[in-house]
Amino acid sequence: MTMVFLNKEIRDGDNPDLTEERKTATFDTNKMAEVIYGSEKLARRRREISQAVSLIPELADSKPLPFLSRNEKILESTRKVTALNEHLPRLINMNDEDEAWHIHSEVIGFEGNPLALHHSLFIPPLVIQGSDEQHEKWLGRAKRREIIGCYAQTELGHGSNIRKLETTATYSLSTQEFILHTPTINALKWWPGALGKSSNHAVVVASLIIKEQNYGPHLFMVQIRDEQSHEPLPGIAVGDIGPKMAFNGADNGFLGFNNFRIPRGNLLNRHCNVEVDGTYVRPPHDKMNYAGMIRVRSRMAAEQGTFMAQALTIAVRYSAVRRQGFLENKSQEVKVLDYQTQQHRLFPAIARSYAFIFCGFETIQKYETLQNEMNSGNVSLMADLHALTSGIKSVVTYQTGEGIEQARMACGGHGYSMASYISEIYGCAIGGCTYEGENMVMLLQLARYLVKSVELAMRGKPGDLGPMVAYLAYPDIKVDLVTGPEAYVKMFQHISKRQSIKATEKFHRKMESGVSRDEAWNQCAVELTRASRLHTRLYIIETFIRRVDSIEDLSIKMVLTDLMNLHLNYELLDVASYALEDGFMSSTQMGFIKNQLYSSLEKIRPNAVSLVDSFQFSDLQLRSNLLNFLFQVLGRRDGHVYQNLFEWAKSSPLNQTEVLPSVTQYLKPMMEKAKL
Ligand SMILES: CCCCCCCC/C=C\CCCCCC(=O)SCCNC(=O)CCNC(=O)[C@H](O)C(C)(C)COP(=O)(O)OP(=O)(O)OC[C@H]1O[C@@H](n2cnc3c(N)ncnc32)[C@H](O)[C@@H]1OP(=O)(O)O
Ligand SMILES: Cc1cc2nc3c(=O)[nH]c(=O)nc-3n(C[C@H](O)[C@H](O)[C@H](O)COP(=O)(O)OP(=O)(O)OC[C@H]3O[C@@H](n4cnc5c(N)ncnc54)[C@H](O)[C@@H]3O)c2cc1C
Repeated sequence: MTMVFLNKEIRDGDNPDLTEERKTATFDTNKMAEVIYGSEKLARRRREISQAVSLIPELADSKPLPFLSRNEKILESTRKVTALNEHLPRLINMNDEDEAWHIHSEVIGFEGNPLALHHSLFIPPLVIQGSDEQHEKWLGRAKRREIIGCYAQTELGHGSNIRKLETTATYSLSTQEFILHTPTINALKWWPGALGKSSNHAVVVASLIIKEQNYGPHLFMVQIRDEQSHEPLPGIAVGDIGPKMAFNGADNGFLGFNNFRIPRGNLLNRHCNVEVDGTYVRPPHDKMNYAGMIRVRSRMAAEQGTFMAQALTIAVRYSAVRRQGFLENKSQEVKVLDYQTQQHRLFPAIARSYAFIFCGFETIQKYETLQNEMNSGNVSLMADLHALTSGIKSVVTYQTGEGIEQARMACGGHGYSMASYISEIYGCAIGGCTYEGENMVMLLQLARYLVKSVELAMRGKPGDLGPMVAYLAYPDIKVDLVTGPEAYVKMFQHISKRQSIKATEKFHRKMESGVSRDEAWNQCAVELTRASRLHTRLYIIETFIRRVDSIEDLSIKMVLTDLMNLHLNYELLDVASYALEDGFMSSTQMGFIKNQLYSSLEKIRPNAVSLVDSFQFSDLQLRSNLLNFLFQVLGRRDGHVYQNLFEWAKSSPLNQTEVLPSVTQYLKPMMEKAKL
């Protein structure tokens, strides 16, 4: 029987320790899900989709994924994604990217699949950079999945420095074609997801050469495999790059061209063009060809927030059923969730998950505004959003990695088992520190923007600063943290401003001492990245406060205020040394922050399980229980961890036979030999 109590679904037969947690929570998890996902409709749609998926047996994993070989993983992920595509039009709104993302994460999990990049990295650049005529030619085919594509930019020798990509696309005046060529091994495309074995088309980024002049990286639509035989076309070398830390259900690949010809019309030319006579038509912004990357980065905060939320759901539920050691009552061991250290490990990460998701919705909206403006020829918002998303991408991926790793350790030994599913989530999430721009490189992009902004403020032109950096010109007025969130923001603004100014001044001093600009930049790079992180963390705090301010439901507002206060104190404590250094923060204030932090942990404790339940991840999504087949088991909603861990171990292929060949072939002879 299921009893609904503030929508917390207390189910008969659930582990009583979890039931107790759900009963003591002070808010309605469905209402919280509405805040997390943006509306009642969006949250409800997620539940409906999860429910519908759970009723379709062919969408379930046919075997436990960690027990599969690489080939089996790719076969399984391809089986599931093609089966899913058959059901999709019935299950989701096909124009809704969030619904598509959600259903893929239910069915595929974190292992990746050969169509993941088709939708997220092949179609979007075609939409953004392709002309109407090019949309006519390829977009329909791509959307109907008549063709499968990927995004091939990174090379063996270059990823971060796009300007130095070596793959060339040389315009031939005589044939009006581009000749794609890979001049060296280093110039092989390397890493693109789904390139290795699955795609038959690729958006290829290559340096455009016209009459021996290099116009920099441009995007080209390239067919790489025959549509019938799926064999590589003549002049193309393509394959898989081998197993990775995660994403092993996907085929990241390499690609080389041997003077491979494509028509002039294959340069994606919505914003730039090469005329028949070789005349180059410039785009409205120098970095227009990078616009697709801003799009992907703008989605990463929400994405990474949900990755961390999944690991935390597993760890918090497990911590509520795991009993070990004693506190006051010596007759019963305590839930490990009652230890302050466990709370300190997990609760600030829950707060960051919420913060990243809220911040993510804002950045996605900002990107949509940019996209609309770009469509009408206005590129003035690009620089701001590039700077913002560069910082956010770097901070959230790093902190998500930290949070997931804490979740793993919080599960003790069982966290280390693949039965927890946390290692798979971790492998996938920390890929984000590297893909879409290596974190340090992207922090330095934001630093360029901050330095310029400080220079404007120094030149007495604070009016020229955009709203995101206006605080760089604010006067320093001491704050009383007791007055609430605004005071925390002001304290953080002071810290961030001071670091940006210090880094800029150091950079200027280096140049004044005769060091070249690039060398001076490098000598200040650590300080510059610190400024970027502080600026970004400030921005995330502000979005959290904005979101909580906008909530009307009192019970939700109260618990989110607790979570926000935890976030404010945790973040400020982490960077307090910057404010102690110049006396802006006193040691009394430091003590206040710590006490507030500990009291926030206590306030959140009764709501911890419901705060993670509110993400409403299904057991399928957490790979915690699939139909009648038992897979990863630690985050199960019903909390029955131990018997399922035992089932999991029994299903290990190693246990399908009592005596393994490793014993008969090697250990037995060794032991026999030792007896002689
Ligand atoms: C639950 C479900 C489970 C499934 C989970 C699946 C999750 C997803 C999985 C996998 C997805 C993986 C996708 C990965 C895809 C990729 O990685 S594609 C490759 C991405 N590559 C990069 O990001 C490369 C990074 N490098 C760059 O972007 C550029 O090289 C650079 C920006 C670092 C430098 O470019 P450069 O041309 O050299 O410019 P600079 O000289 O440094 O700067 C000049 C000015 O240009 C401005 N600028 C740079 N970029 C932009 C831009 N995008 N927009 C606007 N402006 C830009 C820069 O600010 C400078 O301005 P100022 O001169 O005014 O300072
Ligand atoms: C899971 C995954 C999926 C991917 N998918 C795709 C895809 O679909 N398509 C695609 O084209 N690519 C893809 N990539 C490639 C990815 O975009 C690149 O690996 C990434 O941009 C980093 O570039 P790099 O490998 O050249 O790193 P490098 O730049 O070689 O980084 C190595 C080190 O050098 C440092 N460094 C480099 N330049 C600077 C600098 N200017 N200042 C300071 N430090 C610097 C970095 O901080 C880092 O510590 C994927 C990568 C991964 C891991």
